[in-house]
Amino acid sequence: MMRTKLLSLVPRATVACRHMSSATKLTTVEVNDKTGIATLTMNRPPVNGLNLELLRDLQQSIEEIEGNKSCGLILTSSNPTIFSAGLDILEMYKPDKERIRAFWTQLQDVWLALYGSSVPTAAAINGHSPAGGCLLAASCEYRVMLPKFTIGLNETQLGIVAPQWFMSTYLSILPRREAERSLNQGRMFTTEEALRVGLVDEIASSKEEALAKCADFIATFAKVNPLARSLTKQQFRSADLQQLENERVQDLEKFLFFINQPAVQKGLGIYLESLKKKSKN
Ligand SMILES: CCCC/C=C\CC(=O)SCCNC(=O)CCNC(=O)[C@H](O)C(C)(C)COP(=O)(O)OP(=O)(O)OC[C@H]1O[C@@H](n2cnc3c(N)ncnc32)[C@H](O)[C@@H]1OP(=O)(O)O
Repeated sequence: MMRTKLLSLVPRATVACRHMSSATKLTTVEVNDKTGIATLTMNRPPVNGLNLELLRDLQQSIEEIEGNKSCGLILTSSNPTIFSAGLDILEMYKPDKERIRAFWTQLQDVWLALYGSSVPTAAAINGHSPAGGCLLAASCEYRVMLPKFTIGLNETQLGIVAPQWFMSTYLSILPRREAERSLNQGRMFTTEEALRVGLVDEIASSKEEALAKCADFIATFAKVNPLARSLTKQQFRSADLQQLENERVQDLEKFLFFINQPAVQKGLGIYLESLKKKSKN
């Protein structure tokens, strides 16, 4: 069942900034008490590859933000050139049987928490954002991206297929024709192209500017009744969320069947090798 999350109108404290979560995690949450906005930063070197642990920390941080009366969430990265390289391919290549189940289930949980978040969400995309990285950004309500980076759901380029909920997320932003074509092509958009098609909302020239633009977006809700806003967002997103909630087990089994196909494993191995070769040059 979809959860109805109530927002509180409790006034903010006066401290400028509070670190809400520990630096030993792969994410940090920093709440600006002046604005009430929480910045959730991914910090898993070298490329913010989404492995089981980063996904767990993301989920915990989103829950923390939901629970601490923040009035918005900005997702960003501590890496100056990479927002997130998407799913950690090492989780899917020659996978451990138990771990890969936990990994995919955790990815589902993160998406349900972020796409379904009751607070306004924005992504300050301060670096490349392929595949799973694009999914995270696209799950937010607003995106601001820095120039000279790329973003997109490139799964077909790796010989893998984005599940239905990745597609629904794309469709919540892009016109159907654009979503279908770019998913089929596995297209990576430059920042400027992403702005043109509407995959991102604004371009900023620095991370600070991107964060400020995200905060401005969240501030547009300052005078909107929080419960009405949150329930409206939920209604917009409920069909997509409900579909995954209803089909989680089948979605997991489908993923496991697909990822364990010898041809898919071979393709992932070749792709990993090409990434490693590239990083050595
Ligand atoms: C049915 C399944 C559905 C699955 C749905 C979603 C799928 C995904 O999300 S799959 C992941 C797709 N991601 C990509 O295709 C991105 C691949 N990476 C890159 O394009 C570049 O690394 C990137 C542009 C992000 C950054 O470039 P650089 O700054 O030049 O870094 P390097 O390329 O040198 O990489 C450093 C280091 O990281 C390793 N790496 C990069 N990406 C990944 C990844 N996604 N998973 C695991 N490892 C990754 C890369 O191999 C290098 O490793 P070393 O050689 O050991 O240093």
